[in-house]
Amino acid sequence: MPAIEGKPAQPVANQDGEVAFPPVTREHILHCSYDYWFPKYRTSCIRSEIIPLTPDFVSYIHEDGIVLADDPSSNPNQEEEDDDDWEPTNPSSDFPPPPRDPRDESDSDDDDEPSAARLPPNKRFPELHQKIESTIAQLGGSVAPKLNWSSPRDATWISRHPNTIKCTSANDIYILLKSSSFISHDLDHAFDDCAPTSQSPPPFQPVLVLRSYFNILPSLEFRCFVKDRNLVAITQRDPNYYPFLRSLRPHITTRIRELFTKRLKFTFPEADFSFDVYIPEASYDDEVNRLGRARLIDINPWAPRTDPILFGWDELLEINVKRPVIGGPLSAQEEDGSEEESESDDEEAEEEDQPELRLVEKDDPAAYNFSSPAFSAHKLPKDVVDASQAGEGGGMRELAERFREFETGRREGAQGQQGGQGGQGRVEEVTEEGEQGGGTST
Ligand SMILES: Nc1ncnc2c1ncn2[C@@H]1O[C@H](COP(=O)(O)OP(=O)(O)OP(=O)(O)O)[C@@H](O)[C@H]1O
Ligand SMILES: [Mg+2]
Repeated sequence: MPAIEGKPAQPVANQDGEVAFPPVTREHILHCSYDYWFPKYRTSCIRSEIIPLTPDFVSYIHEDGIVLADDPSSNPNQEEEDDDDWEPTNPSSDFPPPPRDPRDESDSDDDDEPSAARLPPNKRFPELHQKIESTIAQLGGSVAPKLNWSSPRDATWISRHPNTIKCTSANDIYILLKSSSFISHDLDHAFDDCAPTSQSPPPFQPVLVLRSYFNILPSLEFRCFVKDRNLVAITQRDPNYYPFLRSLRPHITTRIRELFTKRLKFTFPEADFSFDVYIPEASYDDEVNRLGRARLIDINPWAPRTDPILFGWDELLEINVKRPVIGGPLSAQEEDGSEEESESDDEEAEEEDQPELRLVEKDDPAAYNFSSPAFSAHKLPKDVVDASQAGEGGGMRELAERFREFETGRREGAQGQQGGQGGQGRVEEVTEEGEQGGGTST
């Protein structure tokens, strides 16, 4: 049994005597990439497919302007669109490119040149485009996309499905990915601030992750922190106050501990990390099993880039783990992706400290302010404002219109959420273990 690699060095005090982060390695970041861990834990996850991305797709994401596919499957609302008001430079595009800055001479001679950048995705990378379309269909017709680490949560204002990352076509995905700073970060800055490695650095393969979309209840999403292979802290992920969570406290901790001890504790190659879960409701009538099994949504680095939400990183770094597990066994089967449970898991869980579960309390200053959204969604991006003021571009007007609709929907949605659990996110909408585990595609 190989020793578990990747244990970050212990935190050290900085010059001011404060606890500082241990160095974050490239390997640690790669272990938190969806394509690394999903095959190991897929039966505890939302049904997902992983699609390796090609260099031309990555270039497409990086480019200014949004050229969309012009095949019928990607334009479900094409017949509803009215583009009489403007003449797009590329008839395949739903949106015009941003206005050209006359001071920028670098691309001034490109106007008449045929360019791959102007081809719609279905002609520029047809196989990948088709793969995305067919995977959406295979996953039930709507998906939640992300790259290796991040979802485009900061770009939902532009979506056809406002205030969500729901996508029902490849074009929906392209718009979200191209509009998201979080996605750009995955592609360009994932390894910033990593400690230099002496060996040749492991390669990075950008991937598109498509997860079967369901109406998730934000109140039942939690972020968990693991230190020295011990579950030390759990925080509510959505920063709203939900009164009903108080009575669910023991059930939440139990469900998360089950997932951790049976699946992650000894098999994840890092001793310190964070993971996100969704715990669907089981039954309102069942007092013992109020919640269903916890589903693994994501694994995040033990690093400043992971939001500790209701905790502070200084608190987490200073937690003293009574029974640290340094290193640990990885069985051959587990490395192969099979997921056997250890018979001693339950006993070990008994002996461990209880993780602290932190919920948003009534009148908590940390609670979400309904009048100020989490990201920059309350502001129109400067490009959109500039372009809409510069002329009568119908595409930009549409963006602004979408934004206004989003704003209205967000306010109404937020007010609705204050009432409690609502009727969404029921267990049947989540992957059933072993039945729809999904897999990777290459
Ligand atoms: N399959 C799904 N269906 C519907 N919504 C989903 C699905 N998967 C994730 N979400 C929603 O998207 C949110 C973000 O997903 P995820 O945690 O994977 O993104 P992230 O970019 O890694 O977030 P963070 O930066 O907080 O780590 C989740 O909190 C959840 O609300
Ligand atoms: Mg994450």
